[in-house]
Amino acid sequence: MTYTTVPNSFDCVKFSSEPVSECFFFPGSKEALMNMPNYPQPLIRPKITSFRIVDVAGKGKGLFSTRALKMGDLILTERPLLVCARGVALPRPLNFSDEQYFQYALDHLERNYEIAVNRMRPEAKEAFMALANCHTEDGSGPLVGIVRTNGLSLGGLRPGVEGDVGTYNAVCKDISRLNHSCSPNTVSQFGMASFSYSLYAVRDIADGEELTYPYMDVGVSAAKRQEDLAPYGFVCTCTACTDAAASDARRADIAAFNASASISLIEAGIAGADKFLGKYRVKISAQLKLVEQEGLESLSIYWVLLRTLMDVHIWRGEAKEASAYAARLDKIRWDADLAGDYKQFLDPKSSAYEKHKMWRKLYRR
Ligand SMILES: C[S@@+](CC[C@H](N)C(=O)[O-])C[C@H]1O[C@@H](n2cnc3c(N)ncnc32)[C@H](O)[C@@H]1O
Repeated sequence: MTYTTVPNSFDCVKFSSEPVSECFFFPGSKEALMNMPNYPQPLIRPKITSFRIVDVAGKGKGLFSTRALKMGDLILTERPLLVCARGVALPRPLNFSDEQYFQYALDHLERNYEIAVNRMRPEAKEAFMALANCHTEDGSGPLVGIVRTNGLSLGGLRPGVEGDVGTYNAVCKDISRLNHSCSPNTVSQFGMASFSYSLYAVRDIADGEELTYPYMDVGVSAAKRQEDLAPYGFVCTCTACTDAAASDARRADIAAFNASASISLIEAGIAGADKFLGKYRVKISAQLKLVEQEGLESLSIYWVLLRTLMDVHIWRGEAKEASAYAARLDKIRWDADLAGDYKQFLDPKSSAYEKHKMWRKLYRR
């Protein structure tokens, strides 16, 4: 295992005034990072501060917007204070019970985290130690408790290791202050090159509204969500949880449609008939309304529905309607896999429409 600072001292010559992350890495992660294309990049902060941290009744602290935000707005960028291995494989001492072994592993992790935390700059250490800890009664040491309460799952730093989606926990000064909602209005994206998170609004947010974040998959039932939230030591009281029966039915509908609402299905529809597509468009529009009603714009199904609707309108030769969906797709900046070049379709008079291989294709049948 390695302790390292990111960006390292060589990079810091370039970005000397920037915050750094202390890391407790598996072998190979540091090298993987150094070899990433474009690494290192500076941390680019938004020009305007759009949030403040305040006390929230029953939730500890939380983030609130200080101005009206639009879907896709960048709220903040942040390099984590700490990025650390979630767990380390340890040989089990003979005669240790499961409980003893678990405690032994937690203690071992605590000692490793201590080394990483002691490497932090004083202001970073102070911010880290001030974070919430809901693991004070389960054998976790104080640092493990802070990491387990505040860590965002981070993968992609162990090339060749199968299932590397959440090998690391990343603890942030501000993002880790976000409270959970099952209808979150923000999501974050991690950029390896700048080694930082960017937090985006996934829908319009009013001035003074609480900024919320999904701690786990929010597309599932209320019961499953409460189960997944148990380690955080609170019971969620968001609208989707308090009106669980109605919300569960809508989320189940969204999840079921997710499996079939693919662009390839639409393409299959084209071979069928205009009529099929017409009906399908109505169904997709209804699904989009459900997603918005449930506040699930953070899920990739939102993109699928918008993209499908844009395509259907292009295929029908309806540039004005297509451009309205292109404008919304253009704002989905929080998922690098989904972001695309929708700018060319923003103007309904753009020549990109006529150049599109499916433009008015339906009407030529
Ligand atoms: C990552 S921290 C969030 C920031 C935290 N509220 C603070 O004071 O720093 C996670 C902890 O915040 C609290 N929390 C987060 N979301 C909550 C919610 N929706 N309702 C009540 N408490 C919540 C829980 O105590 C949880 O363990």
